[in-house]
Amino acid sequence: MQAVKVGYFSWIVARALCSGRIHRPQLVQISSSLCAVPTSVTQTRFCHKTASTPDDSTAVIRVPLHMQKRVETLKQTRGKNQINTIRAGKLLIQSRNPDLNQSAGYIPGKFEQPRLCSKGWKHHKSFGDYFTINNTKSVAPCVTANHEEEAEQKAVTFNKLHICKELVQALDSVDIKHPTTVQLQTIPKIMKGHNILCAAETGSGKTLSYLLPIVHRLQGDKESQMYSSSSHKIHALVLVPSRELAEQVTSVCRTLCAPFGMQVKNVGGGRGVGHIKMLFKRNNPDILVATPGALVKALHRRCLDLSELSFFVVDEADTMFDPSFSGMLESILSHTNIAHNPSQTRGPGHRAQLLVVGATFPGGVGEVLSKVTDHSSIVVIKSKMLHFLMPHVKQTFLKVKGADKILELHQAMKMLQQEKGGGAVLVFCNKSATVNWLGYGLDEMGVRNARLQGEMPAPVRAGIFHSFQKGVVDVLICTDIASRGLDTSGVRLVVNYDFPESHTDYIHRAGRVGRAGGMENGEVLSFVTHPWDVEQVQKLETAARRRAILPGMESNIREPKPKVAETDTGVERLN
Ligand SMILES: Nc1ncnc2c1ncn2[C@@H]1O[C@H](COP(=O)(O)OP(=O)(O)OP(=O)(O)O)[C@@H](O)[C@H]1O
Repeated sequence: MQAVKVGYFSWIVARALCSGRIHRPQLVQISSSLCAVPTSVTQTRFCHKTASTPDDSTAVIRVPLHMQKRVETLKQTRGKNQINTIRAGKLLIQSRNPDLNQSAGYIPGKFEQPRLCSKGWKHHKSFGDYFTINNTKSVAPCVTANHEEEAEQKAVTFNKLHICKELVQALDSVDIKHPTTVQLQTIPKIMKGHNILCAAETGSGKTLSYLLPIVHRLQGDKESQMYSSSSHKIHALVLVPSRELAEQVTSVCRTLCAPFGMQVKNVGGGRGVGHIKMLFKRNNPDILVATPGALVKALHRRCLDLSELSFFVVDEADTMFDPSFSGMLESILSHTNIAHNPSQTRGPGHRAQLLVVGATFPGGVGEVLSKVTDHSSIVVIKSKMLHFLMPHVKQTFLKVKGADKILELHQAMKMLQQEKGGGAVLVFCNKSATVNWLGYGLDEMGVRNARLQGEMPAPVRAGIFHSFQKGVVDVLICTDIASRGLDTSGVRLVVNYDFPESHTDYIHRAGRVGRAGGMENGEVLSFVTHPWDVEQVQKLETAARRRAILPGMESNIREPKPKVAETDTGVERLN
């Protein structure tokens, strides 16, 4: 048993003794380990005589052994839970409270619960708190995997993928020399005539991974006069969810097709039927890039014939298989003839190869695919970083009041200018009205900006993204229509002015920085305001600390179900 002097406590007890509430003339001493023991009279049953006179200022409380043991156990358990996650070296998680930092070299154990910086963020007192997920790599993994070999002269070039020399030269002229990991895996499969489902992280070069083999094959067919008799028909169709993306893919495609004199056309929504009819009046292009709404209109009016199609690409597939588009997609698919195996993709009466591409995948992909082709005919190419937070992009989360967001945004832009010498900024809002409001707010602060949202009339909307890409304006405020597929290589800072509604949206928005061949040191800044935002942030923080796939996205790619386990290269064969 332990004992310690406590003057004030003993004074109270002495008074109680004098007043006759405690009948034993004893003074009290209490255990050091039980300072929090309530000072009730019942404690006196552990009292033991230590002083003989009532004037003495000390008293004793004897603490039973079982209580002392319990306190010791509690102390030990508390110590155990305070896991030291900070080691020497670089930090992965950097918080305002240094106790919650986590080293880049530390990964919590399977059953260990990470201590989150955002744990108390639902409380109003947490406004002003922040934490950062630091980048642990300087370049995108999809680039380094092949480029690391560069020093040893082992890096694969596009020549080795049997791409024709005109295309290799065209890539060389824009300083693209080595394929990214997804291109390395996808191009040979498409060349062999497989239907593919390509799932790879944002900015990994998926557009070239399907356009290169398509253009290569079509120019080969053209040279061998395979389709001279049917020159009025479309040979490749690329379906994308937005007009801006259609314009972007068309532009890349035109650059690749230029040496072969192949024609590329683009049909996007927002224009009348007259425009669509005019577009296809004279002749049909070799490659058509379209949005679903416009294409359905064209098909209903019999402006197009897809019977000679060699390739059917569905880009940003998760959006296209979304209920808002899936009806149109099914209607388009019904006009095509999809191959069931590579042998059907060649010769007279050939069928189209189906190429499904995306950076995030919904659960329903398999269901729609099964209506047009046999699951067993699809080769799934899945990158290792799919559905992970990007390790080469710094991501900061700031708990901030709604009213202060515009000031924080202004401050972030100023810091970008001062610390990094500027760069383009992409600001995401959840609603069109917020885009407009914020645009006016920044105008008043003297920040030049452009706005892009879905409720704009088509003529106003046209060209806005292009002028941002060209660097005419440095700040673009937009809704999620700019988060899918658009190439923003000049962007240095992405700001989630409104926190995205899903992890999928977060991945796509954040994916506008850190792209292959784009600016290094890209950053994402997210404003966290509402309790439901906090829940999302806590899941993101947990995934970052554990280096795990974002929750809820683990099983998405498992449809259609693979029949053969994943190989070392990350390629799954389904038959
Ligand atoms: N092999 C390569 N080496 C360097 N840069 C490349 C390479 N392939 C493509 N790029 C560049 O990478 C950028 C991103 O490419 P792309 O838009 O195709 O990515 P993505 O995977 O389709 O992204 P998202 O999922 O956002 O649509 C483009 O600027 C492109 O020019």
